[in-house]
Amino acid sequence: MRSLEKKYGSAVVVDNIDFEVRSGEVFALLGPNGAGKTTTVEILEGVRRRTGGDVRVLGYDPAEDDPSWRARIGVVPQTTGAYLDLTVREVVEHFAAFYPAPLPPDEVIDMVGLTSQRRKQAQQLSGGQLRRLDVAVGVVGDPDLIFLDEPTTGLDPVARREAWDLVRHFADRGKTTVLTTHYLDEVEALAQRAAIIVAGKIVETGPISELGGRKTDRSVVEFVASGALDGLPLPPLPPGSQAREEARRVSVHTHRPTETLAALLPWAHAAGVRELDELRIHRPTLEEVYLQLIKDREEGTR
Ligand SMILES: Nc1ncnc2c1ncn2[C@@H]1O[C@H](COP(=O)(O)OP(=O)(O)OP(=O)(O)O)[C@@H](O)[C@H]1O
Repeated sequence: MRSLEKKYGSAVVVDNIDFEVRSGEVFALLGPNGAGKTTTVEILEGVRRRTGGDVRVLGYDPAEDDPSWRARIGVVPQTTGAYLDLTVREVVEHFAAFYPAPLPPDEVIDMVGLTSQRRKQAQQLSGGQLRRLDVAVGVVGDPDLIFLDEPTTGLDPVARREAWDLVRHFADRGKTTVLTTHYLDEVEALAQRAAIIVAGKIVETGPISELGGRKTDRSVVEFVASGALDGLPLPPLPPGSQAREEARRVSVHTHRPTETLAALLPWAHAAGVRELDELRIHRPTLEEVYLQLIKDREEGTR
């Protein structure tokens, strides 16, 4: 998409967005509530009309709503549930019938873990089971491109992992996934790249491992200087490292965590200490960089 814009009246909710999703990748869309993620995704799905910019999805303009194009995309929206009096199997069969080459409904029901509920009416399912049914409906057409809008909200931890396996299953088959979620562990586990949207604007796009400067950020090597190490001056550390000590807890901020350890271990051994107490090597998590990016944005520093 190039310069994508969506206005409601005079309110600009998607403001000049550019990004590209590559074929075969899991691409995550992140951002606070009301940032414009669902609006963006619904424009890509052909559900909403843009007010500006240019978009191509699988080579088509979604605003043209070509039926053969529509058969190649699958959608799991944030809320569904228009089919509560049908059974699980009926719902999946019903949606399968819309597609030229659907997956076998029983296979899809099995994939989402609803086999033992397949004769139950949708209204008798738990919230998490209904969410699985939403996923079944989204994938039954065997789409090339799947949009998942918060697919694991309300799922228990086991069901979340199963949903992740399902996303991986589709990725392994060469399909492309656009995933909107508030769970950063989910992004880290599934996605290769992400865009972060705040107040309708892109704050950052890139590989998950590089967002917010994660690639170049310093790691922290931490341990407790106990026993013979208490009060012992630290050995020479790699250039650029900075060590701090507070109540015997030593933290070394460094770009070279492995070399730092290589310096610390013989130093500890020479003092007769074989194990560093509470040793931890910490790299900034996606959650930490995300929270920092949002905070910087709110403070206007980025
Ligand atoms: N039909 C509409 N008319 C007017 N404003 C709307 C309409 N739909 C959405 N908005 C506004 O557009 C903005 C973006 O909404 P959107 O649903 O895209 O956010 P989101 O990033 O998906 O949020 P969430 O994480 O809460 O799902 C919000 O401020 C919302 O109030």
